Amino acid sequence: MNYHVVIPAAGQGKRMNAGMNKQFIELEGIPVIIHTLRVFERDDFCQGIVLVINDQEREQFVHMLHRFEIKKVKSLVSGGEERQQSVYNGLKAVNGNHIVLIHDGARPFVTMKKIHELVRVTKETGAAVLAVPVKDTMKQVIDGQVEKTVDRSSLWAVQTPQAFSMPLIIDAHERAKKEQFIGTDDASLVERIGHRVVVVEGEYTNIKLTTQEDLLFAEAILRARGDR
Ligand SMILES: Nc1ccn([C@@H]2O[C@H](COP(=O)(O)OP(=O)(O)OP(=O)(O)O)[C@@H](O)[C@H]2O)c(=O)n1
Ligand SMILES: C[C@](O)(CO)[C@H](O)COP(=O)(O)O
Repeated sequence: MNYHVVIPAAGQGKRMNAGMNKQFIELEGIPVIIHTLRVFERDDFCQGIVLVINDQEREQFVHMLHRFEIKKVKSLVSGGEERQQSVYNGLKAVNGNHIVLIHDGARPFVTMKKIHELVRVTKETGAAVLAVPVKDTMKQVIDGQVEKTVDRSSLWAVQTPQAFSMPLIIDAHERAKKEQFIGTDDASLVERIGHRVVVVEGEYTNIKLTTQEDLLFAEAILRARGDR
């Protein structure tokens, strides 16, 4: 059940429009990224964390890791223009051939229970993601008009962590890079080279903090949990 985790936290948070990296926004006095890191810091199966950051924020991250006693971060790696590049930079810094998880720094509410479920499945299958069934009706919209209503019975909203065998995800990233393919998640790189990706049902509370409204949901989730 041992694994390593790569946490991309080098984005600009444009949609959050907070005037700073959204990883530093405080929820109940604790920065978003620390909420995220603490889950893995507390998991005995986590053998090490690779954190991918903006170079100009290195000092802030070093200070924060020290202040909140996050000891499992083995390397602070520079991010790239795209999330995919940031993840690849992080993967290259992972030591060991365990299973590797890739988890957005902007998703602070993942639970250890779901992480362990994901790792167990990935040990058997080589690739797995957390996802939840969509709840709204989905329509394809072009130029502001409905093109078609999509059958939602097979639609899932995919989250992170996404988990892979190390050789598989390295191969998938290297082939995507060579073929100049950019996906919005890492599983799409594995799918495109013909490997099955298994879905593990996740939790609706495992939200990605993307826009201001998500901060309202985040405060409510923390209040409901009362234990963070
Ligand atoms: N070049 C990038 C882009 C994103 N990320 C990280 O990938 C995760 C998911 O990306 P997203 O939520 O889109 O973050 P941002 O790219 O910062 O958001 P935006 O698109 O609004 O700028 C975040 O933890 C973000 O920090 C990254 O490490 N490197
Ligand atoms: C990886 C991801 O979180 C899965 O839902 C999502 O694709 C990231 O998208 P973003 O635009 O980089 O936040």
